[in-house]
Amino acid sequence: MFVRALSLRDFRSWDTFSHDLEPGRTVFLGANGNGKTNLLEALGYLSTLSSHRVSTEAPLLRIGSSKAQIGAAVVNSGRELTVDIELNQGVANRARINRSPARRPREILGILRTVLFAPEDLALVRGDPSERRRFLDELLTARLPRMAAVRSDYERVLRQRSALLKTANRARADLSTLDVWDGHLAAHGSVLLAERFKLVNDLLPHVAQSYRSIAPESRPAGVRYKSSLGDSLPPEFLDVTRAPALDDQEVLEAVFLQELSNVRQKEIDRGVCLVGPHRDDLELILGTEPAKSFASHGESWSFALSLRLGSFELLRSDGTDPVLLLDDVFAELDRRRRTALASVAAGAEQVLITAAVAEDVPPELEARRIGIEMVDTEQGRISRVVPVAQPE
Ligand SMILES: Nc1ncnc2c1ncn2[C@@H]1O[C@H](COP(=O)(O)OP(=O)(O)OP(=O)(O)O)[C@@H](O)[C@H]1O
Repeated sequence: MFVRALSLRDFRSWDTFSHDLEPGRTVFLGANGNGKTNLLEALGYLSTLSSHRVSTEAPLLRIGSSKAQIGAAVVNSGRELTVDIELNQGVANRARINRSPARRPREILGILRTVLFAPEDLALVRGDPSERRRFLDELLTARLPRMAAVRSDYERVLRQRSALLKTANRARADLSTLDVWDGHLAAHGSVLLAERFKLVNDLLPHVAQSYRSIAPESRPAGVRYKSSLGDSLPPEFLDVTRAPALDDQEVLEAVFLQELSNVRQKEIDRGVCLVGPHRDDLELILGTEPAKSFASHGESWSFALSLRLGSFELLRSDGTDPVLLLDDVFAELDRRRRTALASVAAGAEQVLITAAVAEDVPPELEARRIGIEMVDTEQGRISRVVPVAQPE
């Protein structure tokens, strides 16, 4: 797929941006802090409904604005769809597909699929489990947009059940409703769990292969889903090569319910929900050791890159190239990792790259350029497009 046009209004440093884009490679070129990443962040937002840099939406609205707009025309297998979203301060966001209002913003998920490489990716390896859960869930939703509703239902039940647990150890607390919430949590959570197990199973060969090509001298890389259901899980779920079975969700739901009853008193004592997909992790393994504590800086970068390259290959194997967004990554990589990334990027349907100077982009990714600059105006500092020399 590719983005044929992108338009923004009051998004980050852009008061307006409207530009046609083409398949193949495009580089947004401009000095540091001029607004290049903001363009990729806007596309990332359209494809995941979240930002790779901030967890709240307020910073996405241009300073002084009460709403921001992102719109794109996306071409997938010859068919064009327009998608746009309005981010509002204080009121619900609104999305449209082909100019018709969507009932919920999440209905736009899946229309634009992206894989974004950014300097922040090191946190996938070094950061908290929440980084890796987010990675998994975004990839899952790109492949199966209906999972957005499952995630949202699970999070709603989790919030309500957690609120109940916080009051549960008070004298005379009414715990009769806890069983009902356990049922809801296990029902939604087991759907998410079964899909995450399946995703990790599908992703494993792509990550292992990507890591081999980036760091052939290193130990083999693997990924494994680490569930908070722990020892209660049937042993076959610990086998990373096992093909998912049709009744996985039912099995997981039963185990989930059992585990909730096992930890009930602990949960009441601590006032938090101790088991479920919100406590899980994606284990990254190098050789036989966890990458988080054993990988060197270079190996951690290679692993982070392999997770993204593996995601790209997995989405591609589903039938459509996602749009590759490369945010300032080449300066961070050594020659071998640059070459590995460049060779995948060179064959992708559309690659959008940011760079401060053209020399940062490997020659094999020679690309048309869009110049970006920051100017002082009466409305503050804003980004704008400027003419720039094209490669010969
Ligand atoms: N909500 C906002 N309103 C107005 N300006 C903003 C907002 N958020 C960020 N900015 C401005 O956007 C600029 C940063 O943009 P961006 O991160 O896209 O830069 P960049 O060109 O990618 O830089 P680098 O090359 O250093 O990564 C900064 O000047 C910042 O002040």
